[in-house]
Amino acid sequence: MASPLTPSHVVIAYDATKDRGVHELTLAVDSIQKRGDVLHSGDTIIMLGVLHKVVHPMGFHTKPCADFLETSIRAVEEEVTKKVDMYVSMLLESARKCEDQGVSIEVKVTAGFPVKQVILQEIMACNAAWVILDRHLRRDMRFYLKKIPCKVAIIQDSLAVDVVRPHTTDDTDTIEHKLFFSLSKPVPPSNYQSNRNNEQPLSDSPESSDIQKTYLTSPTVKLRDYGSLLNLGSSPTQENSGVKTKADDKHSIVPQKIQKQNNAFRGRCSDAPILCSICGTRTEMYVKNSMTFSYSEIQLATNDFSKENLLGEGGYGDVYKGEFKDGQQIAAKVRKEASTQEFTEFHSEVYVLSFARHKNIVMLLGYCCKENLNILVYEYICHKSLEWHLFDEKAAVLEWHQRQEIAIGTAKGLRFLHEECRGSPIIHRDTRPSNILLTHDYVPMLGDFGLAKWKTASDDTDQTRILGTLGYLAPEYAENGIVSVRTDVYAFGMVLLQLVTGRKIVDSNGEGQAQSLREWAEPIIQRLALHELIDRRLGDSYDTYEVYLMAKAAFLCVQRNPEMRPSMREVVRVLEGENDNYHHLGEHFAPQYLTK
Ligand SMILES: Nc1ncnc2c1ncn2[C@@H]1O[C@H](COP(=O)(O)OP(=O)(O)OP(=O)(O)O)[C@@H](O)[C@H]1O
Repeated sequence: MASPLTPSHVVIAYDATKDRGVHELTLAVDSIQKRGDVLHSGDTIIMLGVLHKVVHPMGFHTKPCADFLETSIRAVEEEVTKKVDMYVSMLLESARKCEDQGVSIEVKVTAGFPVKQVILQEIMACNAAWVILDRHLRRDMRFYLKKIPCKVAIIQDSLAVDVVRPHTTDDTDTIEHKLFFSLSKPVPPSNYQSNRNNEQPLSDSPESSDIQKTYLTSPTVKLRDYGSLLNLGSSPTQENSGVKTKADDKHSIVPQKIQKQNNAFRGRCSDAPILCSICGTRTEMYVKNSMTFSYSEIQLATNDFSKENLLGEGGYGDVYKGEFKDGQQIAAKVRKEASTQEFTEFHSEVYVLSFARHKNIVMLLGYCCKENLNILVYEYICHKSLEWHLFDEKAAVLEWHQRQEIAIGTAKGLRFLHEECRGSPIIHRDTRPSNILLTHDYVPMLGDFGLAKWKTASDDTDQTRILGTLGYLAPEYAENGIVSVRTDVYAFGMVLLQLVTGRKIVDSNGEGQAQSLREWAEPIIQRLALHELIDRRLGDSYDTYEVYLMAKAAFLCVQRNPEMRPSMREVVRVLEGENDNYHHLGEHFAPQYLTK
């Protein structure tokens, strides 16, 4: 391990999947500089971003380790490059300040999973003297302290840097190396001024072409240690010498990996996006010419609608699990006794919905109409509904980061329906936990959108169902039947409240009386008493700032006046902590407003 007085590497490790603001990165560097005990002249800060999810060109999240060699190498490269450039531009000011201290900054983004393994490998690879872990990484602190030999510090929620272990240790385990993809780029300290003075974008300045050249000609793009992955017996020490150019790597490694992967992922063509990395299922990529399925096809897939295949009965009708001959797993929703007029409406509705393809939307694969039957065929989502995960006795407690990802993913699904989809706005009309299905990667998928009106009235007869449904209805909808995208926003706010609190929409208040979640939660949020709000089952395992953001988003969404509710685009930004441009929302959240 390098002595503190010889030039060394100080790694600042981030989860690059989460978006960061400039101030967050620069304040972290400032805090480290101000401490005085971490950085010395000659040191290099490596701003390490770990990308554990990438967005496939089709819009689905994939884990880079599981498939990047086969299907989405371009997606990984693009996203890594984008992140590197983004971090570089965010750190220009910091690099200038650090230059005065003789410290340089390099940005490195590595795509891989699990995050802790990537960080560990990167630290070992550069023989770091320090690792400064971002606050979002603290849940694995025990792992880092056990495995990392260098000094360890953590960035607190306040963005101050606290030292956790001020000394190095030899008492660490050996690690098994994995294959990751990474790209690094130095942050030019002097570019900033000239660029600023010229008021030109970085890419137009002469200095930027140097940076580009460095990136292209130096061995910064690495596919590392692939021997261990492909069982070729390479040792971890080969990592630095095994550097390859981008082009070499693509050509030499991809074919071998493809062979491996094809066995693992069934059913769909090999470049279809992955739906669940644990089940190994893929999703459909294209809207087919024909969306109709024959009755016999569905009959065969569902084992003649057998009891064993029955997933449940919903408002629309019975739902059966099935599998087509090509391996595509489906959920077939069967509606009996539809009228002719309903058939016509049904066709036009299904046509619109068939264009709604997004990673957080359950895909409608097609339909079948036979005599008095309407059957909708959806892709099968493998890991039950959010309702089950929050409230079923057999379900393990959803961790906070899972809840956060579910909230953000669902918000993005709704944003897509409202604003981005062909035929939009599509109003979901029935957003609630039972209509949010999960994969084993905890990717949320909204189902049943636009179809609420197809549900029969008869299923609203039992008490819990009425309460359950009413609990998500915006006042203007329940009272005057006015439906808009803002009624979806209200319902989503209720889902957020449930994610934070783990409570049912109507619960007993302890004195045997029913109490609505909204009535219970609102005054607590007004007092910002987050510890009272949070699901007790989580113990201390949550990020206070993220809970605050989710509570804030929920509070804004469930405003009685629809015009006071944010759009789903704004909700996503609030949840992701990027609401700086939405001061009007921040103002709404001020306690004095809330007590009106
Ligand atoms: N695409 C799907 N993949 C896997 N399971 C599904 C899918 N769609 C529905 N299910 C399951 O089938 C059952 C019935 O679903 P359905 O959506 O019809 O009813 P619900 O959500 O319980 O009520 P409602 O129809 O009123 O929303 C539920 O257990 C649901 O989780």
